[in-house]
Amino acid sequence: MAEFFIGLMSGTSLDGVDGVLADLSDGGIAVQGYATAPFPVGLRTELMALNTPGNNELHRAALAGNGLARVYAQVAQQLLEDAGLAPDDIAAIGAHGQTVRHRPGEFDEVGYTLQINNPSLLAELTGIRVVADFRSRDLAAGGQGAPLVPGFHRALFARPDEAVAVLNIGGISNLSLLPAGEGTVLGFDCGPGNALIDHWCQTHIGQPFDAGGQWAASGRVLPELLARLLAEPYFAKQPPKSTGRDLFHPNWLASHLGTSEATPADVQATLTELTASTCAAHLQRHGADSRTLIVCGGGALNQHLLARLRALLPAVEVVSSAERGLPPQQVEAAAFAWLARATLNGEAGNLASVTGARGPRSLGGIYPA
Ligand SMILES: Nc1ncnc2c1ncn2[C@@H]1O[C@H](COP(=O)(O)OP(=O)(O)OP(=O)(O)O)[C@@H](O)[C@H]1O
Ligand SMILES: CC(=O)N[C@H]1[C@@H]2OC[C@@H](O2)[C@@H](O)[C@@H]1O[C@H](C)C(=O)O
Repeated sequence: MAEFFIGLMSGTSLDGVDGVLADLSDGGIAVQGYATAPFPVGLRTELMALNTPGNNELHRAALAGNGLARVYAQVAQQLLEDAGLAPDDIAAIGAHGQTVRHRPGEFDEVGYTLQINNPSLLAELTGIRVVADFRSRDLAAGGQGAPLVPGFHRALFARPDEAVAVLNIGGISNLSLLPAGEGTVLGFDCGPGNALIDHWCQTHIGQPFDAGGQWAASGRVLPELLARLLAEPYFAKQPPKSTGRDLFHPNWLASHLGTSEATPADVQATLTELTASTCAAHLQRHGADSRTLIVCGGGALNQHLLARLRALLPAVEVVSSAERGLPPQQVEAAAFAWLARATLNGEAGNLASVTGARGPRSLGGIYPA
């Protein structure tokens, strides 16, 4: 019998909400529907603003959580409608929330990670049980709270006979290293994915992202700027590690730009090269036995970025996740459906080998329908 879950992801690129409906019966992963909704402009602006300290944040974060839950509910309802299902048919929604701060292990050794959300409102609006706040328990257990998708990547993409790497390029990029057979899975954030690329596009050509990477392809990589950006200590840090907009924000970029004669297109080419080269370097450093790199997240639609990855990794076959059964925009949302099921079953969602937590933990809170 089918066991339907909905996964809802709104990631660090802040482009909106991706949702999938998946049948996860018997440990399988069969995605049956996909829906997406952009954020209303005001909500997007507020979520972006909440990434940095500001006035009256508690009040604003609470209202943004309500706004986010409403968009989540719309996406969930769209999935139900498309599939001809009723709320009672769904075991649970896994709702990631919107990360606005991510400071694991800082300040008091536990630190915090904050995903704005209102899971109670989402349960009320949909009539479906909600699982939310997936990251905090891993932090409480000494972990990074991220990345959480490697377990799902293993369930979906691992091969018994060859090591496989999976690269998610969202606002931030993260890599999962899946050894052949039963070996230990590694995973970590590599650094910026699309966050700075999107920022530069919006600022200079008024577009939310660089479609296909065409603008970047028209520029020249600036070696000195690239070297300054690559000097960021995060890139050389040993895992476990995770990052976010807390570090890779527009001011970080501005502080490295200097006053050269660079054209905006050259900076765009350099930012794209930064994403490609940091991802490639992390693969070479930690997963050199992988001959296949499966790319997912919206960055998989950036053809120029994929071409740069292929050039930097000549011995690796770089493929979109679409070629391995799941379109790039659906992978993370499917992961949160899968993580919700793990929580309901009392199973661990984290991999301690990835996050550095003291052990496997069942993640999140359950909000009844
Ligand atoms: N056609 C395209 N060409 C180039 N880039 C694209 C295209 N479509 C989407 N993108 C990029 O993908 C981003 C969205 O990716 P995705 O939805 O995977 O991110 P996310 O879920 O917010 O991130 P994260 O993985 O950090 O949580 C957009 O902001 C844009 O930069
Ligand atoms: C704190 C947070 O929201 N982290 C996200 C972000 O977006 C990509 C990367 O940084 C990854 O670490 C994580 O998301 C994915 C879904 C994860 O947890 O695996």
